[in-house]
Amino acid sequence: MTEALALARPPAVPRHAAPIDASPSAPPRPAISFRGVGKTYVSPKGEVGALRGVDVEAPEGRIFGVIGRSGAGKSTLLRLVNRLEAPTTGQVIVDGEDVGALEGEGLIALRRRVGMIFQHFNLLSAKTVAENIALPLKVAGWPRRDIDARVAEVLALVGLEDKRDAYPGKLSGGQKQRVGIARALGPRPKILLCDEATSALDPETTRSILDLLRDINRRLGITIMLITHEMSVIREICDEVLVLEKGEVAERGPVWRVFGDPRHPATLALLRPLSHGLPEDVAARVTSERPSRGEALVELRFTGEREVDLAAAAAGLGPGARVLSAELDRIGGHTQGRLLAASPLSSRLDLPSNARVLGYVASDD
Ligand SMILES: Nc1ncnc2c1ncn2[C@@H]1O[C@H](COP(=O)(O)OP(=O)(O)OP(=O)(O)O)[C@@H](O)[C@H]1O
Repeated sequence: MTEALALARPPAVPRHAAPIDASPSAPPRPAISFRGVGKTYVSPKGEVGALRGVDVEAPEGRIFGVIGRSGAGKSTLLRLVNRLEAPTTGQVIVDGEDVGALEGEGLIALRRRVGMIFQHFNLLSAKTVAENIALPLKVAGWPRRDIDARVAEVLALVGLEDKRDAYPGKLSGGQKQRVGIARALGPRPKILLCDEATSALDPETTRSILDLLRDINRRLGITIMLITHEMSVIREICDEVLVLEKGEVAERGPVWRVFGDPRHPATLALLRPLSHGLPEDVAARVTSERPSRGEALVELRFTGEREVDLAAAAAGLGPGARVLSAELDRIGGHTQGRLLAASPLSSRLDLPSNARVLGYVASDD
């Protein structure tokens, strides 16, 4: 079956995917393992410690997202996987092989198994779409007939059959990225690295490229590792997320858990733009000291429940509790979010285990 057909019709047995819904007791094997990885750049200005003791794994067949502030080390981590950079310390194991030790033929073989797409597409403007896609196959020594067949297959896969002979200059940003994806998929990689792949695209095109990436991941079983500064990209398609901060692992885990219950200040800072605050009049009266009259400001967090009954949750905060704001989202079938409420200090606070008192709201009279 061609991959184009595979996309149109899910195969009965995944081709080389770990089961997506594997039980927690049987996690998929890692496609990529970073073991005590450190990376120090030496520049004329001195040494820069870009990564420090990173121990993390990207599970096979999943979409693994990396976020972090500017300079956190995201690009460096990604570029270690296909050996565009070599680690200074530690090991990077890709598909069971220590890539730090590879040279010559071994390195070429690695880069065939690890495709990459870029923010600015990196297409050759003097070559047609088909020639751009064919290039890595030519370099790899594929026979002409096989190249033609494969180019047709991957063009169908990304929905660009009619752009075969177009030049990149005539394509939209989204179409260029589709060509970039087709070119990366040509040599049948097991891993796809995405370097800010949607950062140059408008929101609608971003969505269609993310849909395509998810399709490729789900139906072909290709492991995807992506770096982005867009939190919404992580939320949209990633299964697992790693938060990097100053070259170190701040936090990692399933997206629904890390976004639903962020623990590290770096994660909280990155998520802040996605969250809503208190109503202004209440915010103006919040205090950390318990006032003689007023309310307790209570936060209830939901981190992965299947169903949430907001009315019952608010009622559980005691008589007179009022809901100030509620944000709920469902990611991968898990509900995550929070409810902020104010409970009168006069009533006895008997809080459930997912609640905590953030502060107090002084009475306004
Ligand atoms: N080739 C290089 N030579 C010297 N320093 C470098 C080099 N590449 C990256 N760095 C430094 O390493 C650190 C991590 O950079 P990196 O590009 O991996 O971070 P990033 O999280 O991808 O940042 P951004 O989101 O801004 O792209 C930064 O301090 C950066 O200036």
